[in-house]
Amino acid sequence: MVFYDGCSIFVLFIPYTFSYAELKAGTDDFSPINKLGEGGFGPVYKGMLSDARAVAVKQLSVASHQGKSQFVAEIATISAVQHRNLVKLYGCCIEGDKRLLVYEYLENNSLDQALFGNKTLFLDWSTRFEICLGVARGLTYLHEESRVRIVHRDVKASNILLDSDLVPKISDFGLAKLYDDKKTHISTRVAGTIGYLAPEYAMRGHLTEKADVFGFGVVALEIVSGRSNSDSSLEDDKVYLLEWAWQLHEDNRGLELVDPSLSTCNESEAKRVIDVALLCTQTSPNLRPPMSRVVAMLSGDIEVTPVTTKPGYLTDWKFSDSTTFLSADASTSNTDQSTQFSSSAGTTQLSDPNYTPVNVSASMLGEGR
Ligand SMILES: Nc1ncnc2c1ncn2[C@@H]1O[C@H](COP(=O)(O)OP(=O)(O)OP(=O)(O)O)[C@@H](O)[C@H]1O
Repeated sequence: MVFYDGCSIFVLFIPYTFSYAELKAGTDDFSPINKLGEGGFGPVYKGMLSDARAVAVKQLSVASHQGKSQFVAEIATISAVQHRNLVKLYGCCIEGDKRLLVYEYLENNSLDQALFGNKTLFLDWSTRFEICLGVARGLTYLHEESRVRIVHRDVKASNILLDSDLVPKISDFGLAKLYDDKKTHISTRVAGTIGYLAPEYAMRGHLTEKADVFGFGVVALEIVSGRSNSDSSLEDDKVYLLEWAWQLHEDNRGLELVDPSLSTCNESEAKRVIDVALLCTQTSPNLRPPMSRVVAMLSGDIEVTPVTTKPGYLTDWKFSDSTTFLSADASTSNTDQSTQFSSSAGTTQLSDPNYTPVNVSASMLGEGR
């Protein structure tokens, strides 16, 4: 397929398109028994294709305003992006107003389930370290190595899936571009993932790949500590993971962050992960390293840059307040669906028309403390 965006001509490979009947048969008519879960984009079903491939079928729940060819063009972009640490997109289905995406099925569910779900899966230290590295490599590919640069926008533990060998695969990349970003949907997603949001994106909608670096830092700390980024059942000083991690770091007790359920742990690796995570979550995007440097620091190929300033944490955040604010804002947001890119010094700057500002004050970011 060839398409023209006003300045450049793109040649894209048309992705594999499945018939609705095939997916209906493969999921037993989208039987509730096969339902894997439901995310912001819609329900996801486990299915089996006629060639015996196990798949996850994602039904986009809000009809896209995009025309068929634009939808196919976007899918083609995502399908062209392939890496060991990204979930493989097998193809799509477009029939009438139905839009479905078909992914490889990953046996071991998501990282958040493994870390803070029912913990049927135990992740030892070396597995956790490899997961950190794998996620960092997947993001490096998306940001710096793939044909099209992609900012994921929603890096979090539930968007990292684990295959049968516990190799991490980043899911949902590129989806934000595809989706008909109704404001209600976006506000749900922003509210739902607040703990991973980079301050500049939360406050100003300023989106670069450094927002993903921030999200990675939060995930890395969750992997080391085995707890989620915010847990109100813990003692006051431990509720916010970033705040607690910084406190321990300042007191030279960084390794106390390590999950107590781990019987053994490689301390130098754990220290590296924590220090890199604190760098990744700096308030200023310029202080956050690019993902290729993160990989090099984690693997010990280069020294970890010393971190001297605290991360940008949202200490005073109240989830109920944020939901109220975001819902109220949703009705008044702009409806321009276009996304503008400009490129400078090799960095893709993306001003996100779907961004809903979050009512965050400087004190919430810990500034001036
Ligand atoms: N390729 C896949 N293989 C196996 N399970 C999957 C796959 N993709 C999604 N799932 C499961 O389906 C459920 C919903 O996933 P989905 O990615 O739609 O939402 P989410 O990541 O939980 O939330 P959000 O949309 O807010 O990011 C999750 O439990 C996830 O583990």
